[in-house]
Amino acid sequence: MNAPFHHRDIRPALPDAIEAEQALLGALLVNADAYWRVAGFLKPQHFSDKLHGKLYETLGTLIAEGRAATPITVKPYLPADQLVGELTVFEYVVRLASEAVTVSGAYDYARGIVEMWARHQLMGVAQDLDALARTMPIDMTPEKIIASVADRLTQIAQEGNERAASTKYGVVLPKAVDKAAQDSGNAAARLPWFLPEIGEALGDIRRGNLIGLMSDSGGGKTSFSLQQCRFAAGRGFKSAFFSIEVTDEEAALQAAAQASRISLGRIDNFTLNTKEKSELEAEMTSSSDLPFYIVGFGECTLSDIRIKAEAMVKSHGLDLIIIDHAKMITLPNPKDMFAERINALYRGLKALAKSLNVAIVILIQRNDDWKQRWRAGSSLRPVMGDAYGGGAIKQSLDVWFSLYRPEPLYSELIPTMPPERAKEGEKTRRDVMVEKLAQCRGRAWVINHKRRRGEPGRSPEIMFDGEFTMFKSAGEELPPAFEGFEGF
Ligand SMILES: Nc1ncnc2c1ncn2[C@@H]1O[C@H](COP(=O)(O)OP(=O)(O)OP(=O)(O)O)[C@@H](O)[C@H]1O
Repeated sequence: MNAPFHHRDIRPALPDAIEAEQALLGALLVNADAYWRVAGFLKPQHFSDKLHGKLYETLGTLIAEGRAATPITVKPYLPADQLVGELTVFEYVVRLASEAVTVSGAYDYARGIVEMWARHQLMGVAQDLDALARTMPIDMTPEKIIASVADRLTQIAQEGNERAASTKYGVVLPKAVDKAAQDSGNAAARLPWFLPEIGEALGDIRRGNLIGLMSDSGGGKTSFSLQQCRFAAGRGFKSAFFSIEVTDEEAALQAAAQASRISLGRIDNFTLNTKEKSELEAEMTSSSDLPFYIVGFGECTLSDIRIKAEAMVKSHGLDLIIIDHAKMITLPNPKDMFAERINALYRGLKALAKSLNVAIVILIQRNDDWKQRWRAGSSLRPVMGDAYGGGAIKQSLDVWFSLYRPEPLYSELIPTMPPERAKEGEKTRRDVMVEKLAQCRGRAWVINHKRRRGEPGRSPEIMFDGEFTMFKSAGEELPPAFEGFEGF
């Protein structure tokens, strides 16, 4: 006689991608660059093993901060009392690193992990669908079940899909329209620039964006940034100026000079008349509750910046951070080539802006290559290759513009020009330069190198007032001999 039939769960064990997870983590521990191949689509929740997901998240944070990601650096963040088989978690991580076979397979391992995650999700949907179809609740209809399952299937298909173009247009469009409508009605979604000309050329400042602002040394980056922070804070946006170059007190005095239109030189020497003193006092009163923070750093790393920014976001929230300036940040990964270290810095800043949902403006010093170009007959105008770190930084920047003030450049060049005898009826090169210097006094241009949305190439003119070290809209104060931007 046959044995009585027992109802048993005869389903095979679920497939998993544990080996791919181990191999990927090993690859990241050996070569941090592998992270950037996968970070765009692989998320910690895709790992079937929770510990693996946590390890991936921790390694990702270290790498995004430009720190080394090795078993030693990751150890302080591992659970000390957990075991994996007979190994401590630390011993397990050491083994993952030592058994890493190849780093070139990181992308394929990551795709395998996401695929396995998607299969598990599909099984979950299938079970739910089966249950719903069998015992359909009274408020459900088959159409409603189909619609809800279709939504979940679309989500699974989109998750982990790194190519935006493969999201179905018809699916993404309603969401995009909704979001745009919400954002347009929500004044808090975007931050304005302090001058309308800048907004027209660059668009508003968006959270999660990394914006590069380049100028020559002394070109006005610090002045511009303080004005922007003070302006945004005045409209309720929480703004922070991370100053690595000037002290917090110097920055505060400069911002006060701009806001109350008092000569910065007179504030510095404290030779203020009664009216100026009372204006300064008024600024002290009106600024006491402004959400404008000045953070003075000594030499610092990307990691210092991340820690400070995260703490500020947690304690009172932040909308805008301006960092003065890129060259002052110690580059990550000392063993790598300069170009890679620069890339790691800008990528880390971009990751920080995105993860904190804060707009970050990084100030970038322009190198002196323009001098050679000028000797060869070119204009003094900045180009992307003049950036500290070169034009390749463009990849990590959402918006990139230069503040171009030719005045100090002409002032620097004129005394270096060799004497020349003018031909009959012609001006010497020096005479031409002196004329141009006179014409560009107090003038500045915002040169748009990159704008993710919109046309690059617009270069509105603004003014720089050296007395208060502040920028303002170009009004009627143009000199009569104005010849247009191309002349400079
Ligand atoms: N305390 C000050 N007193 C007088 N003028 C100042 C003061 N600080 C800055 N300036 C002037 O304002 C102009 C713009 O300086 P700012 O510091 O904003 O430029 P920057 O681009 O940040 O320069 P750097 O890259 O060297 O820091 C310069 O001509 C500078 O000489």
